[in-house]
Amino acid sequence: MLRNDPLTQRNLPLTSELYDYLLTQGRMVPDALLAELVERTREAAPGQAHMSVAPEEGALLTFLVRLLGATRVVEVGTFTGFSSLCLARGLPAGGLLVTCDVSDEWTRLAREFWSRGGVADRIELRLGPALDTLRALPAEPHLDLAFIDADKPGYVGYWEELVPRLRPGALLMADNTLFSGEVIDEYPGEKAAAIRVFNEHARRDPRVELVILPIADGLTLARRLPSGEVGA
Ligand SMILES: C[S@@+](CC[C@H](N)C(=O)[O-])C[C@H]1O[C@@H](n2cnc3c(N)ncnc32)[C@H](O)[C@@H]1O
Repeated sequence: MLRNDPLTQRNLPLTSELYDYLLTQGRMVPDALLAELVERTREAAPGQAHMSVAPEEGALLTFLVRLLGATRVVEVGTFTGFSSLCLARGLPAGGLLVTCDVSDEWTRLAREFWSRGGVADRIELRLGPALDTLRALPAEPHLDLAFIDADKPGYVGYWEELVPRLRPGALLMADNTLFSGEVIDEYPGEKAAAIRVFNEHARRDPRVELVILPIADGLTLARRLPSGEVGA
């Protein structure tokens, strides 16, 4: 196994200049609306603004929704709407994103920006504990894509509700799965410990194949396997 092999390991430190280059050349610089949402989030929730997904992650979400031709999408963790705006932008007319959160205050900002972004007609916000929202979804496989980005101890429960609802080939993503590197600490904090439990749960799930990308804070991508197909 090629672990800790200097010839295969690529740990590229992203200086701010290189990060700027990455966003520019990758066409991932937030447009005026997303940039304004970032500013308004900083004003409205100064201590929590870091919770929005990073620009490159938002761009990836839009890209993946389009790549899959997804029309049925679920998000767990709306906050002020950065990721939901990115997901909804990838949807065709008639597509639907169901996004859930417990905060009326934060999602009010999200609703304003969905309207201004012209995607309010394809987003349904469900306020309340995400587990209840997910359990109320149709039980059969119908989702093309799902994105988990909420309370970390809830991840395993969300995964368990979402995997059976994914159609074969659908994508399930989970954010913050490297948790600032704290996942490998000897004594991780509560959230990092919950992510560690989640990562192990996902790794052992034979219903999906998966990768973890070192983008932003770590992003897990899992593809629902058709029955009979075995994951790597
Ligand atoms: C990391 S933020 C989501 C960020 C969002 N994806 C974005 O890019 O702006 C996590 C969100 O999960 C919500 N949340 C926490 N516990 C929840 C629960 N049990 N059910 C639903 N939402 C929850 C919080 O209110 C918060 O808005």
